Amino acid sequence: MSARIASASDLGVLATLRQGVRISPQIVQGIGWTLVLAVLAAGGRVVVPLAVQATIDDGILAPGGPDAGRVAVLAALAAAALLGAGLCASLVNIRLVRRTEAGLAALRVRAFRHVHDLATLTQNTERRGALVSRVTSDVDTISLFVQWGGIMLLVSTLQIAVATALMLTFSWQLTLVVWVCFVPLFLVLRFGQKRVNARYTRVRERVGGMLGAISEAIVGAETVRAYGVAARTGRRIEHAIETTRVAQGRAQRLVATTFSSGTLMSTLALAAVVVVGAHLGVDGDLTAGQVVAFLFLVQLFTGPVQQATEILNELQNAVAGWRRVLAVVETPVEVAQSPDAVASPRGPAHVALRGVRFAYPDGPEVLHGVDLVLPARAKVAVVGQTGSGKTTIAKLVTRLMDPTQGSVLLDGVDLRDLTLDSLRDRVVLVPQEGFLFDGTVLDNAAYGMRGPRPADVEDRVLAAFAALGLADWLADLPQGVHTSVGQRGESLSAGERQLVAIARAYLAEPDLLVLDEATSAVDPATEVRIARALDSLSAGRSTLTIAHRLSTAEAADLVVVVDDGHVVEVGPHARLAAGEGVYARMHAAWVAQTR
Ligand SMILES: Nc1ncnc2c1ncn2[C@@H]1O[C@H](COP(=O)(O)OP(=O)(O)OP(=O)(O)O)[C@@H](O)[C@H]1O
Repeated sequence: MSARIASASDLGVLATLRQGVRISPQIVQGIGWTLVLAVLAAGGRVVVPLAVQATIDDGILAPGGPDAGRVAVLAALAAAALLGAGLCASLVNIRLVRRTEAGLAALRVRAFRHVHDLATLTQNTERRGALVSRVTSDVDTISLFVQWGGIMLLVSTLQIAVATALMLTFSWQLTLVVWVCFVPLFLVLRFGQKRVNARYTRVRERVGGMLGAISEAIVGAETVRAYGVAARTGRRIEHAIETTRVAQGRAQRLVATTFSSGTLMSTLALAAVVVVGAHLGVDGDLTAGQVVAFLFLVQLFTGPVQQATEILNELQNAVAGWRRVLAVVETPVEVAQSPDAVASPRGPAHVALRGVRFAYPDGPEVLHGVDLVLPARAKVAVVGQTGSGKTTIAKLVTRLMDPTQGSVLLDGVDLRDLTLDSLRDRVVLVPQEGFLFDGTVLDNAAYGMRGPRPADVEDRVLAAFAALGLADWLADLPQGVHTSVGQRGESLSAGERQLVAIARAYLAEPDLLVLDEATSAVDPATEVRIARALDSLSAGRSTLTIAHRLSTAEAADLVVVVDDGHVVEVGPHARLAAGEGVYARMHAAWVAQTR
């Protein structure tokens, strides 16, 4: 049974950050020094108010008249401190960017690998484009926050702490005034978080949906054009783009409201400090220098508090993205290797299905207790009506998924007890449409070879085509084995793609071949080539073919008839065809149609 990829992990904000850092530890590597630099950056800035206070009280308003020398020294000191602070801030920035990029690159790789490890059925619970967005744009939101928001959060928090400490040394009353002015903002931030987060989660979902819709329309462009449904497809994409825009707008509006309340509170705090400060000054509690310095400190305090709302914006966006990436990484790998798995030794493959039942996720049972034996080196053809369960059997035999009940045995051992590597070495599935990657015929055929590419790869690929009786076809290609196949192999015809897929399977040297016979019609010459190549490919191996043509069943050693999730007949073609069962009827109908 497959797991569904959750839309997002349900961790809280802090737990998400913790989990994110656990998965990408590079982000916090060397954070100790970064923190020291951040402290220096924040510390350097607060030197200015102190210098201002000293300049006014001990320089300009010095008891013996203005002291120009002292003013100059203090100004130079402030300038040096500011320079140092700027330097430290940029070092913090560089370190964070470097670490973040390393951490997030590792996260992308990990998420991507995990997508590959997930069972096909699990992957299918999400549209391809949306899955891609989790490895690309969702990770980008994290990067934006950690690089910019991360530094701001570090420097700003320290700045707020240092500014508060210094304000306290000047006047606890004025400090209290400043904090009281900001209490409402803190409350807004505290309680607004959840709502902002919910809106950003929606944004990330919409972005995933939009990318899914766009990539589907691009991949299916030919079908769209062929059926003249460009307008309808266009409307669907416009709708996806529009809902993304609306979601973005809603999130931004909420953040903007919080943001403006920050500006309001800052102005309020400044005004209150002037009024109360003037009052305290008149009473002789504060010197003129202290009041002015205090105003500088208020600026140092309010700057980061205002920025905190922007940081919150980035943070929530990042957390929403992070949750979606984490949801992928945390989706359990269903077809996983058991810790006690053993390697399956090479040799003639003997397969048995014992009481196999299977239901697709959220669907009814489609195989109802299948018992079947595929003898070693036999050519077995599985036939049956469309939807009877043939492909499902093939997917279970290749362990693309596991039975809901019962077991599939290879040489007497349950597939779940075998190492995946040894299973993939021995069992190869040739799907109806072999996927070709953008590259040459050589690249695509060599894809079947396990392990690193050998030095004599070209000779081996050529030998494979020759053994399959395809040397003449290969020689006729414009650049032979170096001919480029184009994206998805679209520079080749469907039949030619099959030839390359057969060569790929040949080079994989499996003990058991599972062939999903192609249904698409090809020209007679290619058809003959494919049939010949398949014969050579299956020679000496156990072969399980999902036969869509009864001619394949005629040539098999054993025919398995599947009907509505049950194996109803098993035997050689001649015996079954001579009987009165399902196969005999199918065969008679086919003969009447084709001969
Ligand atoms: N990914 C899936 N999710 C849900 N149900 C599925 C899925 N794949 C197949 N099924 C259902 O399982 C049943 C068996 O399908 P299967 O593909 O094994 O049939 P088949 O005999 O190979 O058909 P065909 O000859 O058309 O390829 C069908 O009822 C089908 O609707």
